[in-house]
Amino acid sequence: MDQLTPGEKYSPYRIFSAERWAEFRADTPLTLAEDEVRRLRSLNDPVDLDEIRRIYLTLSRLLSAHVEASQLLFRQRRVFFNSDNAVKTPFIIGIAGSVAVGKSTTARVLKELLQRWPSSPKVDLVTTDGFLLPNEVLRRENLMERKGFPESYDVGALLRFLSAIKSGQPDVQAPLYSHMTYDVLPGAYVTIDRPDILIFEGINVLQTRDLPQDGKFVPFVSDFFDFSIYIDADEKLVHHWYIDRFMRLRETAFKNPESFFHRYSQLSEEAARAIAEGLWTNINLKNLTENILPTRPRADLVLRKGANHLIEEVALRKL
Ligand SMILES: Nc1ncnc2c1ncn2[C@@H]1O[C@H](COP(=O)(O)OP(=O)(O)O)[C@@H](O)[C@H]1O
Ligand SMILES: CC(C)(COP(=O)(O)O)[C@@H](O)C(=O)NCCC(=O)O
Repeated sequence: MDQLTPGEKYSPYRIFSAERWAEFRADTPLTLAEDEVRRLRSLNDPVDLDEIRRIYLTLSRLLSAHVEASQLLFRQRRVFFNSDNAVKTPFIIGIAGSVAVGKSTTARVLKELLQRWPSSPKVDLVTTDGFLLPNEVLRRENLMERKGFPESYDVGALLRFLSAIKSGQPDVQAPLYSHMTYDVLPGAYVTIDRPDILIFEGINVLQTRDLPQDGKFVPFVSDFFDFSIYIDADEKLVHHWYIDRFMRLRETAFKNPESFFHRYSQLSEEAARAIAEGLWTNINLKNLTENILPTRPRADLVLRKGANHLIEEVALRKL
């Protein structure tokens, strides 16, 4: 039995060092088969395989235990209520955290790992940027400098989407965003058809809003989650990752004349860096401090990253 520190005893979280977390290998196949390694590599994500073995396999095992428990509960309720035609609904995992902390990368890796479990062969992934208001609306409302802030999303559409998924509806559409045009794609959707797991990823997924004055019930996005993860890192590290990604995109995606940020690929490195610093400080850091970090205590699990995106600590909410 581990000793709990006095602070931890009454905290809602159990805290694990990465080393301790990695030890939870038990009897399940916590190894990667060759074709899985190939699939993970084909994602072209920079997460190294040792880190996947060390942290993400244990996490996928824990999540799969939650999925199996919820499926068992569903079956027992069906027997209890004698309702053969009850529909199974997807298990929804929310992933929150700052811009550039690594949400999309983690979501893609988890999708690959989770779909190998027999209880969840079908895992889908949706990002909340598709629910941003179109640039045309953001410009009209003077919100272009507030992209990613709570008021820049169509929260109604977001809640309708999750509500449809959680009620077991087939073929639910989610709108898509393009980082190339820096705008939502008009008329473009991804169709989500009753997956076993839906991973729903975005900076705003653990946010709450004041309830409207008229007393009508309005759910929070996280009311639809079965499990939520917050990816955390020191602000200085995330700043570095944001600038790094921007400068890399300048050498690649921004070179495309169709790219919204094409003009930045034409600037000197110094001038482009200054633009990135401005976007970080005036938009993303502000949003992190005011709207994202305050949602961290609502997560079921916090992954705390250090340099090079390596997970240093895992905090798991006590049941
Ligand atoms: N585990 C990781 N190891 C190494 N680099 C990573 C890892 N996760 C993310 N990155 C890099 O950090 C940057 C931000 O990651 P991304 O997943 O795009 O963040 P977000 O979706 O939170 O904006 C990208 O350049 C990405 O390649
Ligand atoms: C699109 C984003 C708001 C992230 O959205 P998310 O998928 O987390 O809902 C963000 O990547 C972004 O573009 N922020 C605006 C400032 C900037 O260009 O970095």
